[in-house]
This record gives sequence, structure tokens and C-alpha cells, in this order.
Amino acid sequence: MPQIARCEHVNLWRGQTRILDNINWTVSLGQHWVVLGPNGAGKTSLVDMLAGRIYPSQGSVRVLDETLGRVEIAEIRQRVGYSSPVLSAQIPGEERVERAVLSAVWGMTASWREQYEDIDLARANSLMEMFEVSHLKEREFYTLSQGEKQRVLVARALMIDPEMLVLDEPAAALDLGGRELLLGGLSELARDPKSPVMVMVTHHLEEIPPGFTHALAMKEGKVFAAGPVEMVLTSEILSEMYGLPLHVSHLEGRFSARMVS
Ligand SMILES: Nc1ncnc2c1ncn2[C@@H]1O[C@H](COP(=O)(O)OP(=O)(O)OP(=O)(O)O)[C@@H](O)[C@H]1O
Repeated sequence: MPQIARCEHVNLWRGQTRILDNINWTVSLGQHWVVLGPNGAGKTSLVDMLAGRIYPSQGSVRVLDETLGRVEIAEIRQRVGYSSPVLSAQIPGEERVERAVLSAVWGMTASWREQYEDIDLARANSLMEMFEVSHLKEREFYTLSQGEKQRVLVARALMIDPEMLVLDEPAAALDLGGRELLLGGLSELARDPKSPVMVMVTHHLEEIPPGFTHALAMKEGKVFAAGPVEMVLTSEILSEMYGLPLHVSHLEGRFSARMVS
């Protein structure tokens, strides 16, 4: 299976603190990964590397046959769709939703008199439809609810027709309806063999879209477990990782977890 991303002996230091500790991880074509683990485990730092946002301090990160540090970062960013809370904050509040989606074509968070082709407009519209935000396209971004913003950001991340899609906590702070709408769109993508490989950070098993194939569990900057979802998202592994007696259920493609006494 062709490799889409590969981390080898990756360490990340910030000052005296080791944030990522000897990470080895391979993402292959046809896989969709969920990344989970306790707060501060290093999930965002790791996926930010895949999206070409930060570099490792040591080790090698290969993304789409390029090695971080040996390629123009813009080249990676043109091929990897990315959505995160940080990116959400960078979209100017007064930007209209349709323009916010379109601006990804130019690798910018704000539009500036740039022209778009009909093909870009058509793609933006079909993605907004897929994530059920078409009716909001004339609205200013700041007027959207959190759930609407998250769905716009995922549509935006897909605008560049990426080869890999990196989503950092796309379902955070969503209500039940917003979460289910988002998961519906992501699950549709996961089932489509033409879709990009997806890597999604989440805290909640309930937020894993059906169709995600693999899980990376992280703790204290290290890989705690990695592999097919049904091998990693088990009561035993998650109880050990979180230090709590957890019971994990898997029903009709959806996972959930609860504490048992
Ligand atoms: N620039 C930085 N300087 C110092 N420490 C940092 C920096 N960036 C991240 N950290 C620390 O690195 C650790 C990992 O952060 P990261 O955001 O990658 O974790 P996470 O698993 O995504 O956490 P969360 O689940 O809380 O979002 C945290 O302890 C964080 O405080």
C-alpha cells in the first residue's frame, strides 16, 4: 500500500520539554486515522507536522513523498487539507462564507480581490452542499454558530482537492445535531475510495465517523497504541491509557465509552 505519511523517530522539543518522544507512525493510502489521547499528549503537535505547520526537532517526517525541511512548505500545504481551531480564528469575521471556502484555493485565510474560475465556484458549492452549509454562503463567518463554522472549515479544507485531509478536533463544542451532520459528511467521505486519506484528532469515541479504519492512541508524547480501530479502541487499551476503568462499545460502526465501577 503506498505510504501517504511516515514519521520516523520524531521528537519535538519546546525549550527543555520533549513534546513528542520518538514517534514512529505510517499512514497508508486507503486508511483513515483517528488520533486520540489525554490532554497534552501531543496530538495537535503531531498532526500539525503532517499538515506542514511545524517541523520536527529530530527525526524525519515524510508527507506525500516529500520530506519536511527539504521541500517548500507551500508545496505540502497545497496538497494537504487542514482544519483546526487555530485556523478558524484566522478567518476574518466579516468574510462571507462562500469566499472563506474559496480562499483555500489561494492558500490564504482572507480573500483579496482574487478571481475564481467557474470550476472553483462549482466545487465550493458542492462541498458546501455536502456539509449542509450552502444556505449560509452569503453570511459573514463570525455570525455562524460553532457547528456551522466547523462544517464550513471542513468544506474549505477539501477545496484544494487534497491528497490528505488533517482535521484537528472538528467536532469540538458541537451540539448533537451539529456533530451528527459533520460526522455524516465525514463518513460519506470515508466510504468514497476517491477521497483523500483522513487524519482526525478527537477526544471522544462518539465523534469517530464510521469508515475510519485506524487509530493512533497517544500518551505523554509517545505512541501508546496504533493499528486498526477494533484493535486499538478496546476497553483494555483505553482503560490503561486514561487510567480509568472504561468500557468501550462498538455498534453499527460507532464507538462509545463509559466508565464502569
Ligand atoms: N509552543 C509551545 N511551547 C511550549 N509548550 C508547548 C508548545 N506547544 C505545545 N506545547 C505543550 O506540548 C504538549 C502537547 O501539546 P499538544 O497541543 O500537541 O497536545 P494535545 O494532545 O493536542 O492536547 P489537547 O488534547 O489538550 O488539545 C502540551 O503540554 C503543551 O502545553
